[in-house]
Amino acid sequence: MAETSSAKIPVTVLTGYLGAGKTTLLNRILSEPHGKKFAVIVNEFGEIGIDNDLVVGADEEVFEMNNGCICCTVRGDLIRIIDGLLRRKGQFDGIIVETTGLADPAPVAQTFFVDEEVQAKTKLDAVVTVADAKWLSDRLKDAPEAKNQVAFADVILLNKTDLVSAEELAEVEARIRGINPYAKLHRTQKSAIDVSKVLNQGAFDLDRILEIEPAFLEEDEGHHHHHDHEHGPDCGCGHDHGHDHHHHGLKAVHDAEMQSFSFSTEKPLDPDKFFPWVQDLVAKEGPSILRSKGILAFKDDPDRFVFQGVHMILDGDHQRPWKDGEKKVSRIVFIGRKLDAKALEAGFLSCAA
Ligand SMILES: Nc1nc2c(ncn2[C@@H]2O[C@H](COP(=O)(O)OP(=O)(O)OP(=O)(O)O)[C@@H](O)[C@H]2O)c(=O)[nH]1
Repeated sequence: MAETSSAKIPVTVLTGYLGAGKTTLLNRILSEPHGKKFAVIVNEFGEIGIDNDLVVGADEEVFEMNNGCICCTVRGDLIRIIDGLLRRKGQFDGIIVETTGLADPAPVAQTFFVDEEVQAKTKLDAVVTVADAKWLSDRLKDAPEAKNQVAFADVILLNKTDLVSAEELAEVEARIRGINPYAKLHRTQKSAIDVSKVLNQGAFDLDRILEIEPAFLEEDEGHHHHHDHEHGPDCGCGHDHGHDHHHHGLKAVHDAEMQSFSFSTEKPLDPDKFFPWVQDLVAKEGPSILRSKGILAFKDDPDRFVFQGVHMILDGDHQRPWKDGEKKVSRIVFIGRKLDAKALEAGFLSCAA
């Protein structure tokens, strides 16, 4: 191998369950005056690109993979994007990959070991997992990905400490330590952390990963083995994609099926209809709606409104003015289990001004 490891471009994989605070962390990293340039790759569950629109920094190029999970087919996508980036070497100092909250980080991390070209030119610096202090304990019970995200982490941000009591925080930290005693753990709010604790960690430890997942380096298109759940027939991510990656409602093979529905409308929305509707919706359906988010165009509002929900906790803010010529489309996505797509769509569309 011609290249020394110092010439390799460091790759940071940001993972963490739905709504834990990954994008918040990514935006912090990108906003920091570090003078570095990053290539950002985001991967979404669901078909309307919202995540890439929530990433700050006009300077950064954001590459989007929205074919569901990073696994068998999408890993090809990741390799293709990275190959493209490598041809323009020198233009950036690092690569940051933000995975969907439903991704098992193993296939993502594998990419940096199994593909020769990628392996020669990049090094996986660290898997950084954002853990939601409020919801992680619940997800450890019903979502194998959440556990794998913790197990694979080199650095863990135990985030949203403002939403739990000191006892709850200690409890969830103990659960994390039970799964992964090795990672550096930082307690955070709004993913606030010194960037030096996240980037250039030189932390990814292949030996430790091989202990957790002995088949890690086997180049088998993602048929790696989990300890704790049955994996899907086609890939290791646990999601049953069927044959169409663009359809609504990707399914999970474990416990209950995970779905994603997104809707959009060009009609301006009435905030006085939208907020009561969405508040009532998550109050009633919060347990099954794991994640909601949207970019909304309100009537007579020059700014884009970003709306965010994690279960029944809602958040929202104006993002930036709609640009000249930018189509004012409102987009919203719901990720969860046992969702009533028709009712969601009808409800959303009824918020038109
Ligand atoms: N109360 C509280 N809310 C937070 C904190 N960190 C992030 N949030 C909010 O949680 C929501 C989700 O944050 P994101 O950064 O979008 O989470 P994510 O992990 O990127 O979400 P997905 O990509 O959809 O999986 C947003 O409304 C954030 O403002 C925190 O420390 N405390």
